[in-house]
Amino acid sequence: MERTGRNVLVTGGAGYIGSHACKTLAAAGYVPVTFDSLVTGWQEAVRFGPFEPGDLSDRARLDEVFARWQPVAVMHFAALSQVGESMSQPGRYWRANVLGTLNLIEAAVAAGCRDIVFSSTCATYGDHDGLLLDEDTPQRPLNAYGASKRAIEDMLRDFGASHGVNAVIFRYFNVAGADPDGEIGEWHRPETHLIPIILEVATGQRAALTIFGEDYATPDGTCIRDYIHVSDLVDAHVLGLRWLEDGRGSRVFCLGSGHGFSVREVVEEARRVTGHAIPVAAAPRRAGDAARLVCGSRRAVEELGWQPQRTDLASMIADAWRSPRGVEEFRLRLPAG
Ligand SMILES: NC(=O)c1ccc[n+]([C@@H]2O[C@H](COP(=O)([O-])OP(=O)(O)OC[C@H]3O[C@@H](n4cnc5c(N)ncnc54)[C@H](O)[C@@H]3O)[C@@H](O)[C@H]2O)c1
Ligand SMILES: O=c1ccn([C@@H]2O[C@H](COP(=O)(O)OP(=O)(O)O[C@H]3O[C@H](CO)[C@H](O)[C@H](O)[C@H]3O)[C@@H](O)[C@H]2O)c(=O)[nH]1
Repeated sequence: MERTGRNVLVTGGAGYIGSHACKTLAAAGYVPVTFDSLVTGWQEAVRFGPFEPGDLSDRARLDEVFARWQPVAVMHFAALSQVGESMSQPGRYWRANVLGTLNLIEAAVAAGCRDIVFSSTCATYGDHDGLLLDEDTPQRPLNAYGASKRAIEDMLRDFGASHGVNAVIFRYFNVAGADPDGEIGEWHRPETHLIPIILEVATGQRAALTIFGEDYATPDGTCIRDYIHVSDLVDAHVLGLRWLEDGRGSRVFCLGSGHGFSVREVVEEARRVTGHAIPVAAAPRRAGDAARLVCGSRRAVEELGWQPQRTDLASMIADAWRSPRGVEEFRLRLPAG
């Protein structure tokens, strides 16, 4: 058993949000133990605590890691999370996300670890005719990714009733930006997320941003999303962890800024922040996209005491612009040795 007491098992700690969470957890006095298969993450991003390579499909490996670190809680970020891909490969999403999480929950319960903070998503909602979304909005996902996350929420509730699992379920809106210190950032290969792609266009790595659909029922015809800074998001996770440590039980919280921006508005803001032209090209809708996803909840502010600091889109884009925007750049910025 190693460094017990405040160990937190962070699945997906080598990914974009998970690596930011590890940095914040370490600063808050926890030992973040990353469990990650590196399917979309990067070992270089595991800098704030130990790394345990492994896949959620491997129950024996999970048991080993729980026995070794005896975590007080799990922060569960590991998942496949691309909306478009989930429509063409639904089996991968159900297997990796739902079966993987079932293994994780059963391993946690067997090890006596019952507190779980879970990354859910506003992609569980689907379209609601422009209404703001909150924790009570019916979940009618339009894509296999959102459906897999909704199923996991149900699974957590069932294990709550049967085995005393306590879950703080965070439904994130669109996570953006990067560590304001510039230590870590967001990079995927291939990249599919809007803001990193726009920044690749700004630096000339891509010729143009392809806009997926300009015929939605929104003011400029492009999809509207609510962007939340990754640093604010991970701050809420530490509050969620403390909520569980205080024995306050299972609860769902939406995490968003309450402001919606269309794809075209994000491009405009990125032009201002970067000073680059950012050409765009029109393309048909991407399967599985909702027209508008905007948060209307203040529950995290009122109940967790969450105080988001970096709520304007410009600072999210600026932080992403300053951060290492690829693993090669990140490697160059690592301290020697
Ligand atoms: N980025 C967003 O805007 C957003 C919005 C809502 C919810 N989320 C959720 O937040 C979480 C983190 O997202 P992200 O953007 O950091 O993604 P990411 O792809 O950067 O990180 C996911 C990490 O999980 C690991 N992983 C995936 N499947 C695994 C498995 N079976 N076993 C072990 N490790 C595995 C990957 O290697 C990667 O390091 C996901 O659960 C995602 O669904 C993200
Ligand atoms: O090249 C691109 C990429 C994206 N978009 C559009 O930009 C918007 C945002 O797309 P992202 O792929 O950046 O984000 P998603 O909204 O599809 O999904 C993200 O946020 C969700 C919550 O809304 C999820 O949970 C998911 O994990 C996370 O990737 C969408 O309308 C999308 O169609 C484009 O027009 N062109």
